Amino acid sequence: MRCAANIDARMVEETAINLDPIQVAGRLTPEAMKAVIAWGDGYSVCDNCRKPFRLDYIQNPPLKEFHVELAEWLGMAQARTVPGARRAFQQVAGTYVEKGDPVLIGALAHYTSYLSVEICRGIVREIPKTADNHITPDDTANRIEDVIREFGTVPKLLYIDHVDYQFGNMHDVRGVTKVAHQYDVPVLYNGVYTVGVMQVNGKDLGVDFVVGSGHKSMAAPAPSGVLAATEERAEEVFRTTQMTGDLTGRKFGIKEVGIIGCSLMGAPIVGMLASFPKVKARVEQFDSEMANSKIIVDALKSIEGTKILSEYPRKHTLTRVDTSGSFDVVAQTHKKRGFFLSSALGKKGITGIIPGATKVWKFNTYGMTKKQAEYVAKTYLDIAEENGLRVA
Ligand SMILES: Cc1ncc(COP(=O)(O)O)c(C=O)c1O
Repeated sequence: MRCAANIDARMVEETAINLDPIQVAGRLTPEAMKAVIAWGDGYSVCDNCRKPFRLDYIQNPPLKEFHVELAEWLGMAQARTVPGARRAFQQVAGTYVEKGDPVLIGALAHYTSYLSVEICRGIVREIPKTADNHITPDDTANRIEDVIREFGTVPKLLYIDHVDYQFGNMHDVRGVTKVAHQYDVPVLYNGVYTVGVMQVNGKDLGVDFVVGSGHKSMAAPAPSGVLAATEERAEEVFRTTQMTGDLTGRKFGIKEVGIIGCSLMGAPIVGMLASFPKVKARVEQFDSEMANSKIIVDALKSIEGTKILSEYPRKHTLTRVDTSGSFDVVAQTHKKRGFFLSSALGKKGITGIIPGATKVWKFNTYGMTKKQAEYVAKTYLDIAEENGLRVA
């Protein structure tokens, strides 16, 4: 009964306009919803596994074809699906990092990047962010030199986020990669906020690995993600088992070691597969996403005391804003305190902003129509004016 009630509450949420920074690009397409229902039983995908007994060879549903298309779409030689971007980090780190090895990570990275190094007992060194919150090729070169001085070796791996989760800023991946490659350091491109949202071509960027998150940005169920690699790196990161049972002599075919055999089974893989045609189409429309984002960002910017903390003009739909000089001033004297903003938005059918957040918060406009963007922008302006804030 409780579960049924929760499902009803979820349906109500789904009819609202959602601004949640991490949810918007992971919402399922109707095709994915149908696929999840049809293929959701435990082993229903695996039921069709035939020789050589690996998930990415299954032909019904067409997973084999999907993996080939996925690699091509990302401009890489090979691709696999994984249960979340973090598992891709783990697979790559597990291939290259041993105890005590240094790894460079951009200082705006998500905690899962750090933990994927920790699990291998590697040591993280950070590339600092600039005053305007960017990771640059110059700082990368300096930190590689620092690592060489400290460890007597180059970093075993470098992680760079194309768009970081804190500011939604875009970083110079090509420049950072060029520097890393001068030192023969392999580069992992974190595309958690880009793969499935905007065009990504790993070959053009020059990176060794492309990682994406299905539940964050590919309209797929959790946990899901992708890991793609160049031909040279694919041989290393997707290596197959050489194990033999010492008593039984058992062997395990072409199962891949890094993901412990098969990767993404059941509902997550069929959901990702079913959304893929729409995801491929939607990345071509990123300009219109940015136009919608601008409508809302500019409205917020026009409220006196509000600062856009992300780079401006915006290059991504995830934006960080500081309203301590505007909405938070209202919150100080309002009877609902900080909750007045989420409550006022909620009454207008807008959800996804953390209740109580009136100082520094993030929002993501991805997937809205222009009409919805205009409505959200107007709602913010109305709330500002109703509460005595000046609008330019
Ligand atoms: C920048 C970034 N990288 C990686 C991750 C982890 O992604 P996943 O949940 O697919 O493992 C996240 C999740 O929030 C993220 O924001």
